[in-house]
Amino acid sequence: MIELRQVTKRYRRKIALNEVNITLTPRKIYGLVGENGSGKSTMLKLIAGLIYPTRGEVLVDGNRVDRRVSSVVSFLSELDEYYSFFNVEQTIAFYHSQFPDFDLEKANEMVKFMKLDRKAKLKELSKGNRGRLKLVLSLSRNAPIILMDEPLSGLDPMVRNSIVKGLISFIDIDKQLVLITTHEIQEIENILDEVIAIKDGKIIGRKVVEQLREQENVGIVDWLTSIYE
Ligand SMILES: Nc1ncnc2c1ncn2[C@@H]1O[C@H](COP(=O)(O)OP(=O)(O)OP(=O)(O)O)[C@@H](O)[C@H]1O
Repeated sequence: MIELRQVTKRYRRKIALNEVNITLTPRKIYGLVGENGSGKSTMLKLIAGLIYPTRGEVLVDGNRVDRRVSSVVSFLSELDEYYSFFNVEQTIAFYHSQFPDFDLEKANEMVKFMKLDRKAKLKELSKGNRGRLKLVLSLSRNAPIILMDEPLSGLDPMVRNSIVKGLISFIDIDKQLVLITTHEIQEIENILDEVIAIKDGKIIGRKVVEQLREQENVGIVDWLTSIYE
């Protein structure tokens, strides 16, 4: 479980998150949406223990987050943080050596699904293929919490749909909590349990996707449009 209690994050003068309170429970896929600069990445980095709150606290399974949280949180970052001289196979082997929960069999299966060349060096991969590799690396960990910052960025619109469908089969939804930030909300709408909207560092709405559809008969985009007006 993830809890943010009265969390404020300030970068010098800029308040990126402003007194955020939120609880996320396991066995769900959450989508976090908001305009550029609304605080999405900041929220993920706080949960991943890469940065710390200015005020308030971030708890994972009841414990205040610090660097050790990386043993339970798999984080797909927006940035390319890999060794460019490694090839795909070597990068996977490196991750396998770093994380005890890394499932090599799953990684190999995903490499095939993503049609990645195992021998291609990272510096030679296209942006889209680096995006695919990031998905392989983050989802191959059997970590209870998976954080994905813009996982579809760089991927060709033509293949996004089939990749999203594939993703769901690589998530262990009986065990994992997945939090995804995206600007392509329509493309992941079908796999989300809940959507959370953030604006200017504040959570401005949260909805169960099925409820939106069944009770209000609207899609996520309609709901977002109504609350952002
Ligand atoms: N290291 C930093 N130093 C100073 N300001 C920062 C830093 N990181 C983020 N910010 C600022 O904090 C605010 C929130 O940034 P954040 O990256 O969390 O937004 P975001 O919703 O993920 O944006 P995007 O959709 O563009 O990725 C922005 O105004 C951003 O400029």
